[in-house]
Amino acid sequence: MIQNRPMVNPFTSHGSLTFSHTTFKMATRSRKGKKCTVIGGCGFLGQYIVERLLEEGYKVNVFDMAQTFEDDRVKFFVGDLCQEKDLAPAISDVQTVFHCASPPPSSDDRDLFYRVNFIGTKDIINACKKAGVQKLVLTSSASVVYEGTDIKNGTEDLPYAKKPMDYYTETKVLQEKEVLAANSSEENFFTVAIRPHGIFGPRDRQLVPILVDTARAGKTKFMIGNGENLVDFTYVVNVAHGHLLAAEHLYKDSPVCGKAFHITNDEPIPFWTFMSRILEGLNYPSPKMGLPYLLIYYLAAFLQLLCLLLKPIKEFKPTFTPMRVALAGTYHYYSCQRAKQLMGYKPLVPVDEAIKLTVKGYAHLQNKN
Ligand SMILES: NC(=O)C1=CN([C@@H]2O[C@H](COP(=O)(O)OP(=O)(O)OC[C@H]3O[C@@H](n4cnc5c(N)ncnc54)[C@H](OP(=O)(O)O)[C@@H]3O)[C@@H](O)[C@H]2O)C=CC1
Ligand SMILES: CC(C)CCC[C@@H](C)[C@H]1CC[C@H]2C3=C(CC[C@]12C)[C@@]1(C)CCC(=O)[C@@H](C)[C@@H]1CC3
Repeated sequence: MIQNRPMVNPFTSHGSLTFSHTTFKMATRSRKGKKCTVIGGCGFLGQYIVERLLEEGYKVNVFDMAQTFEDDRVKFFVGDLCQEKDLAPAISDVQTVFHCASPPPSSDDRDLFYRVNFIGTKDIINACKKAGVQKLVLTSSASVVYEGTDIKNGTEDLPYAKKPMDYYTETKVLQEKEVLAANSSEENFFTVAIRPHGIFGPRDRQLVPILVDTARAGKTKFMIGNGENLVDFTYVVNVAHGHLLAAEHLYKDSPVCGKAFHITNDEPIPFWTFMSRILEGLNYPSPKMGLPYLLIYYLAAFLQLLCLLLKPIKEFKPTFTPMRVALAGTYHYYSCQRAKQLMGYKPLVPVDEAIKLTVKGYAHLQNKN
């Protein structure tokens, strides 16, 4: 049954996607007839991964909580990844599993994150091994090393965050560790973790929708900090491309096995320049003046504490959480040199074009006033 989110056909809802796909030829081995499963394949990134896989000749199963699009070439399985009985049929007889399911980072449900991202990922690893799956590609996050302070051109060798800023990040760390540790030549089971940052593009369910909501509430009059901090925003097509390359490079004795890879647009951009381009593209005013970063950060931390205390009486969800304020006011961009070297990664769509495609994809959120 098809449920929930507006139903889209990824092949017609965003015609310009084909630009980069058809012009790019994957360099490596034959992939015809390969079978794979995308867990979370109905989500934002998941759908783009599915789209690329189909173009590259894979047979694709999608496993998700609900079916949100239709495609005759895809076999859909609906269920909860934490339930072995739900998952097992979706991964039987496949060579590769892509795991890009997660609760949304905006949730504050610690138990849900722990159950899905940590326990659920361990369940996926076990189920894959049991089913004879050979490759597991995890969508991790560059935020696994982020603690709210500047990161400039950070490499994958940075230590995991000792004090992750939210439950989402905390469980992404636990999840990534499990997946990388599960890589085993002896068991013929190869794993890799892709760490994207700030994924954007048409059909994204958080970045643009939250930004537009914030603008409509009149809360984007000021920027946080001086507006100079560079940040990675990564076009979703490039992220999907990185996932396929990783899968292609997972085989016995490959240097890709058991490693994490940043996948970015390799074009860091000031946070507020990026936000302003989206806002102006959608006809909303962009912020011109900056507020002191630390002041806003401590206000957000205080507000978060207040919300926690008031939770038994009434639930509030502040727009400016400490994590969002930190993301908006610090430098955090990452080197994707490792992905370039070991799997021939190169972003397919540059930031400038990606912003234009994204603005076009959100015509329905244009400010009409
Ligand atoms: N967006 C970003 O900027 C970044 C995202 N990532 C990672 O990329 C991945 C994809 O993110 P994105 O596409 O934005 O997220 P989405 O929320 O769009 O997609 C996630 C999908 O996973 C599904 N899902 C959640 N819980 C379960 C479950 N228990 N069983 C089965 N399916 C489940 C969701 O279903 P439902 O909607 O019904 O809950 C949804 O369809 C995530 O792992 C995220 O951590 C990493 C870096 C940056
Ligand atoms: C100041 C405005 C209210 C900001 C509105 C935009 C934000 C909602 C996004 C800006 C940076 C985004 C981001 C993520 C979510 C959406 C934003 C906060 C992530 C936390 C998503 C999950 C990840 O794994 C991280 C790497 C992302 C970092 C950037």
